[in-house]
Amino acid sequence: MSELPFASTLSTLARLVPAKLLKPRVGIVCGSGLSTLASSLRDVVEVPYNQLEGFGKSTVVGHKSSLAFGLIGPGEGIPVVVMLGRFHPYEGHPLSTVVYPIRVLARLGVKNLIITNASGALNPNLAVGTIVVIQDHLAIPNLTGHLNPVFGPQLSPDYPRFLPLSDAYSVKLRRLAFLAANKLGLAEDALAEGVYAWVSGPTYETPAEGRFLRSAGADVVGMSTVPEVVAAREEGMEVMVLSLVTNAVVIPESYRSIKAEIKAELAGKPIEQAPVQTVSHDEVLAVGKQKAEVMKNLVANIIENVSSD
Ligand SMILES: O=P(O)(O)O[C@H]1O[C@H](CO)[C@@H](O)[C@H]1O
Ligand SMILES: Nc1nc2[nH]cnc2c(=O)[nH]1
Repeated sequence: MSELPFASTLSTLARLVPAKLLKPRVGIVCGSGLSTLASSLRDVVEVPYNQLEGFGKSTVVGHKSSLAFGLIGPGEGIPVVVMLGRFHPYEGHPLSTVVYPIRVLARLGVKNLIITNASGALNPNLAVGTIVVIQDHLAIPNLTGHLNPVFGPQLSPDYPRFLPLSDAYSVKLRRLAFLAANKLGLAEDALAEGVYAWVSGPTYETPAEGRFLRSAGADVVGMSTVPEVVAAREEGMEVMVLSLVTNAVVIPESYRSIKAEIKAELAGKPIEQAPVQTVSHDEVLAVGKQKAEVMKNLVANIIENVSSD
């Protein structure tokens, strides 16, 4: 794995990004429809992924394909780097590519990483628009069809072979999220806590899969994030995840029975059926757009407080 092209990527960045921006304190990964998180940055320099060796191309609508460097907050400002677009395994990227930008951020000196994503709610108490501060994840290899970004030869003998993940989600950063919500005067239920289930996608869940994931203890489900968290932990970063609930995963109490319907129809007493609810990526992006401002303010506030530690 030592063939990863860090030297080339880092020298391109050193050539294109002014020195004052090149040592970012915080990294941010933008989820589907959440690229506007970068709009609070000033003195922005954007480097398209296609200029960076080792980076793939983000092909999903709602994801750009560049790294934005800039300053945030009052005074001189805090240097931050924003991934405008991530890579998902379902796009055909190997896991090593999915997490390569995270490893580059680590080599730029990023110690605190804020990952965002769009997710479907499995927990019926989580309304669309809620931001869930992730406290744990569920990524069972057979569910994802993928293994683990730290599977295979180790990138460095300094990294642990058996990476513990019981403390994957930084308590320090999660506390800052709730303090930021309080400072911004967000409603009590605007920010919740929960467990993220990682699935490969790109199909959304069947009702049986939704029920299974809920019964396994997950609150929200999505197709990203977990590989990034694992790689970031291997790189020694503190990580937090803000997951925006963009839709509810429909878990009916019982299945519609065609057998019963035909029987009732033949007996002249047809049963009314509610239409099946489905989710679309357009819906996911629309909620991202609606909540962009709140997410942006939350992230900016967290960054200002991270940087003072
Ligand atoms: O996790 P992000 O990249 O926010 O995107 C989420 O939204 C897409 C599905 O609508 C999937 O890619 C899912 O993972
Ligand atoms: N797997 C999955 N990913 C999502 N991303 C946004 N909504 C969803 C969802 O319902 N399921």
